[in-house]
Amino acid sequence: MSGINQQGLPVSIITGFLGSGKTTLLNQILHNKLDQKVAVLVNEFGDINIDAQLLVSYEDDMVELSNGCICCTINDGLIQAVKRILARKEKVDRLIIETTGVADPLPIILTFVGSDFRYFTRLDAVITVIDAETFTPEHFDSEIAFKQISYGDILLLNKTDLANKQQITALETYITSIKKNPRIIPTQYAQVSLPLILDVGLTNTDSFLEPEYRHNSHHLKTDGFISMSFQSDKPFDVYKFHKFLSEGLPLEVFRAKGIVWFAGSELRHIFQLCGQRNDIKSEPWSNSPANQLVFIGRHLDADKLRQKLNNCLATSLTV
Ligand SMILES: Nc1nc2c(ncn2[C@@H]2O[C@H](COP(=O)(O)OP(=O)(O)OP(=O)(O)O)[C@@H](O)[C@H]2O)c(=O)[nH]1
Repeated sequence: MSGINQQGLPVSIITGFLGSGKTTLLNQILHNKLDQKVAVLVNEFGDINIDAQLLVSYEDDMVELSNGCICCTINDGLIQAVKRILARKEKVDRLIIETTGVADPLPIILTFVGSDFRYFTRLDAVITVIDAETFTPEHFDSEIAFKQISYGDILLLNKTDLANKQQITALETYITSIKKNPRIIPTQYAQVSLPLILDVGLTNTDSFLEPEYRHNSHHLKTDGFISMSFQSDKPFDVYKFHKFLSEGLPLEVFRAKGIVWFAGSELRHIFQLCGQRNDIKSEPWSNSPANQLVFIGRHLDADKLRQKLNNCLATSLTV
């Protein structure tokens, strides 16, 4: 267990609902991490790990977890991954975990404070990212979204560029009504000074040793959200794909993201959809071109969606 300081490896958990800006925050941290060796665990709800491919430093100092939710079905995967990090010969300065958007952070917190990991790690803070434009007191009718705020030591009120002043004030009032003395930081693109969120020692780990938390460690709900993934080694026809988007995706699609290959283009396209907003950015490929997309929502008709995407595939590589 070399490379672990006396107080244990600092661990930060980034949580927050689907599309709120967790990966954006992780990228901000990795960009500004100076000379630190940061181990990262990225967990995704869908079958394909898109987020890990969008991180600024997708290198060997990063461990990736995918497929399912670390707060439940693959918690064993989380334990094994943390053990691997602790056993590394080279120095690791900190561990950052990005949860899926539908993860209850409690079982992940308990993994660190309620097991032998507490002797080797130090849970520093749970950072909750909130989409200031779309979050309402109904919190998407999701108990998980509510819990993410309840357990957050720091609440990043993100996407303030898309929200007006009244929305932001109403959200702050709401958060204050459910949480005592919340530490709220308004952000755009999750830009925050790192000393405000790292090495802050904000998680009251002892409080999680109370018996009331013992029964919560196997969370299996995803509040009705399901995911559908689409992969193809054939490119899309750009016009067909744009038509597919402009005709409107079913309202059931809450979040979509992916790496998209268009026939005739030498660039990879990063597709992001949060609610009614979608965005496509292009950049060079770092691997062989292919389409990889994930759609997340409630009551998704996966077969219909897959059929529509198949219809977008190009019939010739140079269309
Ligand atoms: N306008 C605006 N867009 C933002 C901001 N922060 C993030 N985004 C965009 O929101 C989309 C989702 O951001 P992500 O960081 O992928 O969100 P996430 O929470 O990791 O998403 P999931 O992992 O799917 O839950 C991306 O297109 C981001 O570029 C912001 O402050 N303002």
